[in-house]
Amino acid sequence: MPDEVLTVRDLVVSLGRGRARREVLHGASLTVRRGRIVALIGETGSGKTTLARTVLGLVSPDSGEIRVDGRLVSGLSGAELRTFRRSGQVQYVFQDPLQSLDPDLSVGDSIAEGLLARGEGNAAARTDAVADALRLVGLPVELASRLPGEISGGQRQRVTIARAMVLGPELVLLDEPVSALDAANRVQILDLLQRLRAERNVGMLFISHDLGSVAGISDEVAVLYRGEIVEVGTTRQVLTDPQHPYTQLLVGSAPTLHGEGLSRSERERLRALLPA
Ligand SMILES: Nc1ncnc2c1ncn2[C@@H]1O[C@H](COP(=O)(O)OP(=O)(O)OP(=O)(O)O)[C@@H](O)[C@H]1O
Repeated sequence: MPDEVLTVRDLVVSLGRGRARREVLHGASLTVRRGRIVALIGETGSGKTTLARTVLGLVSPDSGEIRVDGRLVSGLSGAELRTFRRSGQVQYVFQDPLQSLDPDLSVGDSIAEGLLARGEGNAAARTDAVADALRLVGLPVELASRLPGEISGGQRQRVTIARAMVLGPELVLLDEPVSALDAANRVQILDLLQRLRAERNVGMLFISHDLGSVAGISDEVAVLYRGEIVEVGTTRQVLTDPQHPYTQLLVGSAPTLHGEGLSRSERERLRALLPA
């Protein structure tokens, strides 16, 4: 088993049609190792979600390579792509659980959906797997019969994590998973993710705007700026000694991490170093 569960190399992706089509990722590269959490940070529109969607095979890259567990997946299409997606090797957790949970499907059925699609086990085995998944994320098994609208926002996010984990993924892509939660739930979900990666040896790509969450959970940080990864390092390195002017601006503007944050003149100096 390779140590690298996700390798993205020189990824170029364009979105839109006709004259509106434009390049969003200009050669992005990053690596997630087994059992490690890599935070992907960057301003709005920098291409974070596009990178995650391309890893899932929802978007075809113009060029570059994506490998999951050493296997080249960026060229897959048709039946091969469907088999890869159904395998559950890579899972996606959204910011808003209501986006990904069918409001008319019970929590238990939502969690079992992927198992059913994979043709796994009989009904009793799936019920057991659902109960295990609920326990894994710290929810009572009785919640299986409820609808998503009948549980709290924090519980719903746990359900989407249970739904991802039940398939035994090697890589989980988390797109702003705690941004919609209050502070107490945010801390609990971050703790849960930490525990899962340790217990299950899952690699995670944690997309976030919030440097507080990033500091609390990730081992490494990759900084995406206008479609390019401009800095990669351990979380400590990137947050305490950022090298790229954009990262310096981002970290310096977070007062909780750096006392009062950057002065206005320092911010202007860094902005002037960034490409127009
Ligand atoms: N279907 C599309 N067609 C054309 N352009 C698109 C499409 N989807 C996204 N884009 C553009 O691609 C760029 C990257 O978008 P993306 O959603 O990946 O950014 P992001 O870093 O995830 O942003 P946010 O933090 O706001 O979620 C943005 O400029 C966006 O407007």
